[in-house]
Amino acid sequence: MLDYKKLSPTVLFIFGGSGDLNYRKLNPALYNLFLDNAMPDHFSIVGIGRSEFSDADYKKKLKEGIDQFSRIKDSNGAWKEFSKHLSYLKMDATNPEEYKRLSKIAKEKEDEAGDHPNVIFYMAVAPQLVPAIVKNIATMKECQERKYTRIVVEKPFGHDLKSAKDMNQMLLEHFEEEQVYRIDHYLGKETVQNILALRFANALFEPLWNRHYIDHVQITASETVGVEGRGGYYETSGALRDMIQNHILQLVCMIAMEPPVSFNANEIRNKKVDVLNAIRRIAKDQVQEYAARGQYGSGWMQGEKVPGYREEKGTDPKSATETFAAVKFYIDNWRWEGVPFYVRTGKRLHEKSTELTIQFKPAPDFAFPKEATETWRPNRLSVGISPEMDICLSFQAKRPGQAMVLNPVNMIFNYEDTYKGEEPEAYETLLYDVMDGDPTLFMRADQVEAAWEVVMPILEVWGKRKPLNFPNYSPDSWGPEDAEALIARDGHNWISQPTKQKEK
Ligand SMILES: NC(=O)C1=CN([C@@H]2O[C@H](COP(=O)(O)OP(=O)(O)OC[C@H]3O[C@@H](n4cnc5c(N)ncnc54)[C@H](OP(=O)(O)O)[C@@H]3O)[C@@H](O)[C@H]2O)C=CC1
Ligand SMILES: O=C1O[C@H](COP(=O)(O)O)[C@@H](O)[C@H](O)[C@H]1O
Repeated sequence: MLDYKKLSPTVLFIFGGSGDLNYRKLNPALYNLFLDNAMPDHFSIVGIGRSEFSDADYKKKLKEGIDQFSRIKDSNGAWKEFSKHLSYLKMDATNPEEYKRLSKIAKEKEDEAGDHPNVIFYMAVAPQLVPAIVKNIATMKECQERKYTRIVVEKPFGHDLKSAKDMNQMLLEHFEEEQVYRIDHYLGKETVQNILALRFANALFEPLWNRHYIDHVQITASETVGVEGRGGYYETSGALRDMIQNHILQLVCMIAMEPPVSFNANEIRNKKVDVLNAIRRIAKDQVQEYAARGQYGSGWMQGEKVPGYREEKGTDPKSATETFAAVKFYIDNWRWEGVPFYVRTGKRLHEKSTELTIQFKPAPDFAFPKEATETWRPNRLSVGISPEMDICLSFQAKRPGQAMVLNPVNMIFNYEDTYKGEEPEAYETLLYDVMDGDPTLFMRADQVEAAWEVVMPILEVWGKRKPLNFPNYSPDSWGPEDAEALIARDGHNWISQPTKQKEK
């Protein structure tokens, strides 16, 4: 059982209650919180959508989602208890008239929940609907009078810097920044939060955590899946917007930020914004050198024939959308000057793995005979974010025997062995934090905008210069040649799980 404190009564409205995100992630997360005794004593969850559902049918549908996607399956009839708190409201969220009804329901639910319940509106809908919903919610009397109202906004948070600014302005016209929770689900992952503990709860790493000892940093977020029926969304996005602008830049912040003076939400977010502001803006004529893009063609994925991106449902047969992106970033501050951060992400790659690696500078050779050091020299710290959840320190050791022969070995901390698989899913952590009113793991307006500023030059150049060589990588590969060239030019290569295994 995880150690949660008791929360205040809560009424949660999920716009998009009939959608995929609620089915696969939100409802299972809330259910798991319930099983872990972390939900408030009094709570109501109202799913909203245009589809027709009776409450009973809605619960039946969500139960199927639990059976498929929940971390913990139904135990001792807990679903029956949990589902007493669920209901469904059919409404067109773009129609202002409907909000009178919503307001009435909100009032009833609040009265049922008791004194000062938190009232949370979760936007699990397409981003174009968010402004209309937020404006309408803001007209509801309950929201105007109460400081306990919170708005949760899903990604994508804007399409570019301008639209993100517009979205922030719109939200902040109606609500205070403290009431807005912008989700980046990577920040809810245990392994991501643990980067702060690794760096700042141990004195061991800090003296080495800088340009004097670190050669470079790598982040890989590779996926084996294609766009999985999300072609319509993905055509407006691409790998840079979908993964690098948000999740991967947040990982860069976690690795690169200065020690916070406290774990206050704004202090941590300030330190992260400092990193984003210090990332060197890539000049437009250098984009070719600093960034590589790719798109998967058709081919074979672990023995199965798979379509190319341009043949996926909802995509353009001549699409220029990248399904792979790699970028080299520099952070121009005292700690990181001259240390490249290589990041890459893509779909239909050889392996599902999100991992980051701190590659330390090599030790001088002179202490050992030449033949002893001719093996691969790891000298690195890797953090497995998912699905491998581990921290691995790879270093040289002496192979037993008469001769001084060195070989690489690993020291591994593995979550499964240590915590026996108890870790909450990212959405459990994030939903709990929204109910608790803790914004630490959420994106502040300026964070989102600073991250857009970092990627804008690449987006602008890629938007103008259409790639002539797409599709340019096969399924089950590690992406396009250009990505290999990007890192090889600096004398390095990408570190991936298979490379690690070979090196063992
Ligand atoms: N699915 C996922 O894994 C992830 C999704 N997201 C984000 O979450 C959001 C939702 O995604 P997802 O659940 O996949 O999308 P879906 O298309 O599955 O769901 C959209 C939801 O919006 C509702 N909706 C649409 N128009 C209206 C309207 N006018 N009034 C009321 N409800 C409406 C739909 O209801 P109905 O069909 O009943 O009309 C449905 O419940 C998106 O922003 C997406 O980018 C983010 C990360 C992961
Ligand atoms: O936000 C997104 O993330 C997923 C990958 O998340 P992970 O937790 O499985 O690493 C990605 O598939 C999706 O395209 C993107 O929108």
